[in-house]
Amino acid sequence: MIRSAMNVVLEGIKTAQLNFVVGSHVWIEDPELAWLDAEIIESKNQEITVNFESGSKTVSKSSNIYPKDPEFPPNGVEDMTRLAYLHEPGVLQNLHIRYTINEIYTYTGNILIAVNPFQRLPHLSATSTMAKYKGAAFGEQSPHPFAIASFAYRNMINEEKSQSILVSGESGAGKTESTKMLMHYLAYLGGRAATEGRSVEQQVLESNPVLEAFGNAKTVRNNNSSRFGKFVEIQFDQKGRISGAAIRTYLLERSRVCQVSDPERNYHCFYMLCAAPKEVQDVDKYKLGNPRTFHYLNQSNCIELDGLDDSKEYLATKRAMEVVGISSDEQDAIFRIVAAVLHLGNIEFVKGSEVDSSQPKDEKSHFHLKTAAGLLMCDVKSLEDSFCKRVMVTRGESITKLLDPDSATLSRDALAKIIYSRLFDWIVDKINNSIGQDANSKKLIGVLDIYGFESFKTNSFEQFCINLTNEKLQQHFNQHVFKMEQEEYTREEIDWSYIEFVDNQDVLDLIEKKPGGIIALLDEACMFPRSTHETFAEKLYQTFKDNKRFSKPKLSRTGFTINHYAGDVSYQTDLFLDKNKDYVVPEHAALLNASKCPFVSGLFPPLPEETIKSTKFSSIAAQFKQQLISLLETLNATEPHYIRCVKPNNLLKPGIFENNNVLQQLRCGGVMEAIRISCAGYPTRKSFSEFVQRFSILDPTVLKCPDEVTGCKRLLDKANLKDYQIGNTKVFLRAGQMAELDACRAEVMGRSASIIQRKVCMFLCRKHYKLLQLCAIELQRVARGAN
Ligand SMILES: Nc1ncnc2c1ncn2[C@@H]1O[C@H](COP(=O)(O)OP(=O)(O)OP(=O)(O)O)[C@@H](O)[C@H]1O
Repeated sequence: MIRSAMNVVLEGIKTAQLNFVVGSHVWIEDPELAWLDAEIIESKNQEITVNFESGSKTVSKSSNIYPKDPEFPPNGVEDMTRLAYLHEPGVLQNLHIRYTINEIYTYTGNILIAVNPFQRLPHLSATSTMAKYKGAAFGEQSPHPFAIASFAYRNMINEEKSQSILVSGESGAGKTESTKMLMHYLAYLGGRAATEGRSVEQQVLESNPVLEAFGNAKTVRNNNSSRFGKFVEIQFDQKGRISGAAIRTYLLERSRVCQVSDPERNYHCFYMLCAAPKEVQDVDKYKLGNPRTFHYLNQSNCIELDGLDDSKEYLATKRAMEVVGISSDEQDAIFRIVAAVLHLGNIEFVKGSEVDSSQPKDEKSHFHLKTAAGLLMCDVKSLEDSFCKRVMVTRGESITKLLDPDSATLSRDALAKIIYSRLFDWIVDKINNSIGQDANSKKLIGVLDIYGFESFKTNSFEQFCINLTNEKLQQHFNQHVFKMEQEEYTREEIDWSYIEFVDNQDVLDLIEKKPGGIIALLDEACMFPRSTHETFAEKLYQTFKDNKRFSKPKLSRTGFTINHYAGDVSYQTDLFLDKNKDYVVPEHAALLNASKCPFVSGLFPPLPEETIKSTKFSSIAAQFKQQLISLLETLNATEPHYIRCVKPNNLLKPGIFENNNVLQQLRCGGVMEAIRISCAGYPTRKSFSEFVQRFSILDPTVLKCPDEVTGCKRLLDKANLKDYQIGNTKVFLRAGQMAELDACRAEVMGRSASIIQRKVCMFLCRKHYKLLQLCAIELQRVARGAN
């Protein structure tokens, strides 16, 4: 377990606040429950004797004890920066208490912490709840993802700057659910009245079920786990209406298509299709049936999911596909390919008549081979050959090599995986094309829902890439919350006591430095035909023997451990080289390119001549690194907002809050450090000129001040504010002070508005009166018979 730098920081707070009086309550560290409440019964020379509720006693050093707030509000506080005693046990107690009363959202400054309720709480997503947050200032309503979305939307409109909302947390913590809420709310704020059936926002919303059908699966951690990362850019026009959107996806887990371990499932779409209702006749059309008869599904015993009706989901997915612009012909092709993948998985191979050759095992395998070829509309013999033979071109000569049954099976799986991943990419592209981008849009809100940090018993290449993503995002978070704050304070020369934080640049260097980082060494290994995972591991050990973030696990010959920001993770290198090679077997590409189905051949466009000849492989890790660079560039051009999702237990059940588990997630996500900084710092700032411009209404004479600093100070005094800071170019305010100033401004503006109204009213009445008077005089004149 890592101890964050927060603990060092907390020491300061603790000593300042400690008051170990006999009879008072404190928190004592406990290996099982993280922190336990105890009463002090004796305090002598830094040795404190305490009594637990259970009746047992213990003696502890004062440095291991935290004071407990005797006036802790019974329902906790909405913003942790308002905790009287800011320390880990206090934070944990607050989240726990709120969780028990179904208050799952809590702020720490501007960061929203969302604890997964594992049960539907309808009031949290109702339309009436959405209405409450519309136009409400941040902090006015209870913590909620809608408040974050509303804040981001308002910032976008007022500051004319793009925004992003980064949703993070471990698998099953609730990222996708929170993301969906954000998207619903943004559609509510920026949507048009529903006129036609396929508005941009509706398409954006309906893209969720489509992507989930093809990219989500049940895992041990989450029954509906997204096996890809997602960044949704929602574009807005000048009026703040949604005008376009783009979805970027990251690294779909391909291996799941062929390999599922108990009790997980393959991608939802396979089960949905097998359960398609009789009336649509797809099961017969695609020669499907019981999912247990398919190898790609029956490696796990888990076929059905509690509370999920695959048959209904099938129809719902098709409806959503319709909304996002996937035509019924395209839907047919998509499900035909999904069925073909299942049939491919059932082709087994046995030794053929020649040495080291292979052939389909039996009639059943031939049936599946023929069915798969029929569904993919390609030649059945060529399909068989693409599994059992390989054509090698050496020095201009082509030689046909026969493959043994094991290699043929691997080739079959490779085909299934590449077809599926191309299909997924096609779906994402299609959604993007049909929603359409607004080329004129200058403002967007991006929502990032990406896999959280992973550390399993066995970690492979996928975890390596996922954890690289999290290191990158952690650095972004660090930079934003910590570095930028502190750098700005230094630049502005304002009084600020520095806070230590764990900078992870060294981990990023270890992984992605060019040359010499792990990815560079992996790519190098992939380029040498004789490299194996052993030689790759050996190279890593030599290169990084003195690196503090790298070590060789004691019980492994080819593994390596990285000391990530969230803890140590050991990776097995066995499949690193294979998984890093983005290589489509030329026979597979040629076969599918020749398919009579334009949809299938479109997934495999002909490769340019030079690519076929070139032996240079394409590195998945390098591509992924590039995608991350571009993601980070986009994020850096936006104002970020953070939602940290927390999984309260691993049983995926409501009402259970496991202290240690939660604490670990809070530490990993930098939440503790963020609390400290929000509390201690000056989160609101405005340049002198902006400040004067915004608040000169409070005292217009400041516009005549010789310099802006004097003007700012005068305005701050006028509003009776203390404890602000004047930097070199900006005014720095404590949390909440801006709201006070805005309230004064609103009051003055309100008064001014009523004066203007009064004057205008008076002017209009007078005009009316004058007119009446003239008319009356004229009438009198006529009545008197004058000309
Ligand atoms: N706000 C919520 N209300 C009700 N249930 C929720 C909520 N958030 C999460 N859940 C439950 O927790 C499950 C997991 O949530 P979700 O799929 O959003 O996790 P995730 O963080 O996106 O996981 P992964 O990284 O595996 O995709 C959901 O399927 C749902 O059952």
